Amino acid sequence: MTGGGDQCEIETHVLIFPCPAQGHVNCMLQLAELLLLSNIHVTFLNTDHVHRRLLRFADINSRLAAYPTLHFETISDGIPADDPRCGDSIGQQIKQVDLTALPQLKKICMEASGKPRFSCIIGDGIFGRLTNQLGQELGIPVVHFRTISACCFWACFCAPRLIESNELPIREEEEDLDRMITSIPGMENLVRCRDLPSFFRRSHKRPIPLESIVFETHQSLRAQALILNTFEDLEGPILSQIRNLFPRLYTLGPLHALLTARKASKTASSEEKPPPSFANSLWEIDRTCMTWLDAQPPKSVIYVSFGSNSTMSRDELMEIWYGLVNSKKRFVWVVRPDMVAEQEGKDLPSELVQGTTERGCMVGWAPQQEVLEHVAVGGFMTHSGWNSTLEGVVAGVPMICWPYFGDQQINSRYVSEVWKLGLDMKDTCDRKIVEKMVNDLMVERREEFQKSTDAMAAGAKASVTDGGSSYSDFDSFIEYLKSLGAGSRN
Ligand SMILES: O=c1ccn([C@@H]2O[C@H](COP(=O)(O)OP(=O)(O)O[C@H]3O[C@H](CO)[C@@H](O)[C@H](O)[C@H]3O)[C@@H](O)[C@H]2O)c(=O)[nH]1
Ligand SMILES: C[C@H]1CC[C@@H]2C(C(=O)O)=CO[C@@H](O)[C@@H]21
Repeated sequence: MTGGGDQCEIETHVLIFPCPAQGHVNCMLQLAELLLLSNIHVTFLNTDHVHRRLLRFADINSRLAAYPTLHFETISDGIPADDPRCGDSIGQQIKQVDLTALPQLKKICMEASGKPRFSCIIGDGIFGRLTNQLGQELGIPVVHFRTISACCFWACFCAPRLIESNELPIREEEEDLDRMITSIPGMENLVRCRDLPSFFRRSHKRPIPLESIVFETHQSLRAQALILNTFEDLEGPILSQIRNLFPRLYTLGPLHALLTARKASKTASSEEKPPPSFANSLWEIDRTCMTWLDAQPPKSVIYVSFGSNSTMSRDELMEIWYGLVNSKKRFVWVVRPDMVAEQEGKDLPSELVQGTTERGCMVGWAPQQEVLEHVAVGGFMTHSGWNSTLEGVVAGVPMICWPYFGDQQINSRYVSEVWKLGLDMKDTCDRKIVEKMVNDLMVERREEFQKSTDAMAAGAKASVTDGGSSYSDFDSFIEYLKSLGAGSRN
């Protein structure tokens, strides 16, 4: 599928290095495939743990067969091999990689002859300092890819401004949580304290301290360029603010849709068959939900999934479960093996068992993009992880947002109050609220939401089509990378 191209194209060789989490690896593998389709050589670097899981669940070998100029390398994450690395440990994993990766990275970046192997390093923005140091010591240009929303990136960048204007710290009383934030340019009077990324709240789950997040975010000022997985129609006002400080900003999202579009256009003009879509999953995909969905009426099912890191108590699980069953709507629910803190406890109440048997399908991990695109799906209860949010936007599926940590809090606020694509269930977990929101989304306010989600889905698809903002930003990014490739040989 790739290969060919002139000498310059083959020698433009980039290293891609994601944070070892599903949501980061996923979109970075999508970027890698887009670069490969543009005849750029890619080495994808994972931790040993992530790579082992991709080998088990993500058809890596067929990907390698489709792309001869793709290579994988691995480093240790500095954590004992038998550590389960479950959901909440991502902050610890990031810290350990940050502390231990540099010598391993330097070794991978240098050929035996002492010449740099790569014309560019595309590093996860959460490892801003680490990748900047690597590039500086080896003389290799560095581009940061921050895999969160632009609104979250900008809120984290502006944290010092919030402190100067005495909008931080947040007192944890209810009325303070509802206090409106006024000093983030382009975001005035849109977010309350409770809608800021969870790093800003002392009492909330904070995988990483605010100071570290702010420091890493500011490190992107020292990178040669910044990539964000978003598009103009979605986050234009915030992107304008970011561009004032990051002149070389590439907005390439929704990446999963850009990849689909680029694959189709690349093979439309030739007899070549496009490579298959590859799963990027770190869990075993259970496809039984697709067969179940095929038997359901159109837009009758709410899909429920809280991503790869969220965990919940057994009581929270029961509140969500009762709310779904009592709504009388059909549901597909992803209950990851490591999602519930307390393991199996008391016997399940008969009404839950009966309601789930009649109207539900539960799996440990689903083919999410396919599920969201399925005709039977009419709603999405999500944790508002950024990839899930973009997948819901492209599929045109209204959302109920129950954020857990990180960027999810501000994403859920934008989905409900700015983009009007659904409802925000932040900071509650009550079966009555779940039941009411499911019925509002799927019945009472269905037309209202479908109208706005259809419009935003059209905007997303336009952005990744020839002439669209993300399509043309990607062309510019390829040109930039190839200029670095040429430069690395002189
Ligand atoms: O059953 C499932 C559930 C999820 N997914 C996929 O897994 C990805 C999950 O990514 P995301 O929705 O971004 O959530 P997280 O895995 O939680 O991602 C982490 O990384 C994201 C990107 O930085 C952040 O936005 C999130 O807050 C953070 O938790 C998506 O592409 C889904 O399609 C599946 O394929 N099957
Ligand atoms: C666990 C979270 C800490 C930082 C990462 C992140 C980011 O700011 O890049 C967002 O959500 C999570 O993926 C990570």
